[in-house]
Amino acid sequence: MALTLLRGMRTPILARRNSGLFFTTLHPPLSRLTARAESAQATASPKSIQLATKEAAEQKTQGFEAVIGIETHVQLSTVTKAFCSCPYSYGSQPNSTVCPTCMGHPGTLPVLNSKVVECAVKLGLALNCKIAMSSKFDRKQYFYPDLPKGYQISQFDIPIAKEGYLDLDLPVEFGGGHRRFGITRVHMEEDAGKLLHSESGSYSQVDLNRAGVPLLEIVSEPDMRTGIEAAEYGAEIQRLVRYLGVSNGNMQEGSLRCDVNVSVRPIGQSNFGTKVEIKNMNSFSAINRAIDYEISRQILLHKEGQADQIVQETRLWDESSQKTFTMRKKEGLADYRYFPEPDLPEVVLTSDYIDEIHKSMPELPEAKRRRYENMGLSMQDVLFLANDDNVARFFDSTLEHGADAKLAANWIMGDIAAYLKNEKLSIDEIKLTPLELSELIASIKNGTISGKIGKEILIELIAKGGTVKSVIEEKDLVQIADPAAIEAMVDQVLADNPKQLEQYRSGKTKLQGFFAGQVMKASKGKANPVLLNKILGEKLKANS
Ligand SMILES: Nc1ncnc2c1ncn2[C@@H]1O[C@H](COP(=O)(O)OP(=O)(O)OP(=O)(O)O)[C@@H](O)[C@H]1O
Ligand SMILES: [Mg+2]
Ligand SMILES: [Mg+2]
Repeated sequence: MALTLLRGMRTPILARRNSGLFFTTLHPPLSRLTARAESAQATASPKSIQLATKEAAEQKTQGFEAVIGIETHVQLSTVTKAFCSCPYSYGSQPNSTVCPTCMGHPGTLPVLNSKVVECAVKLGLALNCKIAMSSKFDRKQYFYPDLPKGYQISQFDIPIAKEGYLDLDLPVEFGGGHRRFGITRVHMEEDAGKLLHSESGSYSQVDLNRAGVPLLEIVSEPDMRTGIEAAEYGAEIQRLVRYLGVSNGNMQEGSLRCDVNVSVRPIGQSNFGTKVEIKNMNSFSAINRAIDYEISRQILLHKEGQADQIVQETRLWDESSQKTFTMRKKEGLADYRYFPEPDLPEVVLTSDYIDEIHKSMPELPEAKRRRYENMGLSMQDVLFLANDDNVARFFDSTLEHGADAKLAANWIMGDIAAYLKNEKLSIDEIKLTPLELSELIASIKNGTISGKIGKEILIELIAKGGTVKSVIEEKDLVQIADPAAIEAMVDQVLADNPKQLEQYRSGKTKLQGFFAGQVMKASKGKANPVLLNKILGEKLKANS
């Protein structure tokens, strides 16, 4: 079920329709706003905009510097909503998980879900913030059909966490390096519903399932200077919420939404320029591209003497045109008319409560990266392994079973990662266990099997499970390390290939590789390669 608001009607219909969607007329659909903005832009300065896209990279360095701050909304994966007992799951039938409280009916009262506080404290601690022993909720007023109460319950002047920082390592391909970005605050709030706009633009529909779903908003300091830094900041927040288990961090489903604020200033100027807020990016790469576009758009306006056209506004990123467009002028603080939420008491915490949460937290990405780095792994390996907590757990567990760190990393990043990518699986969905990976590594190291056979066994274990030992026995894969057996095979191959032997004798010594290959083939890949090459070398010498 979802609400539908019909175009031309003065007030929204409050009754539910069969479709479940409520109808709205209050605002033109965003798609039409975008279209309108697009045509305005097009007539304003078409050449400039085109130029901005093409020359984004060059423009960036021409005497200007970008300043970027990010507001990240993290949708919490609690069982019930923030202030009522409705469940929420992405993709449910419209308006099927709603109640009078989250639909904002008069006379209903919110009751705070304690899990939301727990998640907020977890994330606040993970972001190195000061946790407020006492914080409160406020009402943030604005009128939009997806906000049934006409205000959002949020936190204004006393957020649950503030003054933290986030550490990350930039990927090697982007120049590498460690970065620390300031975190201004983390506060609790509720999500709004969703508007679905008709193709024709004549009506919009409202789905209130998402209304009242708990969010944490993380506000960063304006510490980033490039699109890459901003995208990596977003990726690190995603990693954190997944490690902590507070959210699935899925950007496509909107569980993680980054609004980026961008301004530019001439290098050397200490004051910030006017910021523009950009929304609607559903991947980290889109964040990077949207910022690059916006930086070049703003620099171009500066260069054309039109800096006054950069106004505090919200712009939407449009993936198809790879541009940003005006969505609305930004509300100022006064427009929100914040005031304390009278229906919710203060959130008062004890230090025991905070300590308990602290103790329950897993090792976080930054600590993991430093630990892996200290094992002597390259930054590329470190970033790969710590990127996904399931992968990191698998790696750690393999090491606990005695495997060498570099060898385990190579297997996980090489053959295992390739298999996962191919089959679109995650590491916790395969049958291979960390114990068996460590056994496999040990079996290669002690010469029971060759590396080549190891790869075959690995695939078998990933797909079907079982143990290294059982696969070796079942398929008779034990490496042939008996010199007499290898010698016999070498003799046979030399006898079977008289022409090549003749060529070898007359100087084509590269043919040693050919003979080695033939022996390996005859042994079904089981001959110990070191021994094989040694014996073959000796035989060839004796034969020439
Ligand atoms: N001049 C600037 N250039 C770029 N970023 C800025 C600038 N000034 C502030 N910022 C960043 O903009 C963001 C502002 O977020 P904040 O939530 O405080 O306000 P808002 O966007 O006005 O509010 P709302 O939550 O209603 O969107 C912060 O991340 C901050 O670091
Ligand atoms: Mg904002
Ligand atoms: Mg904000």
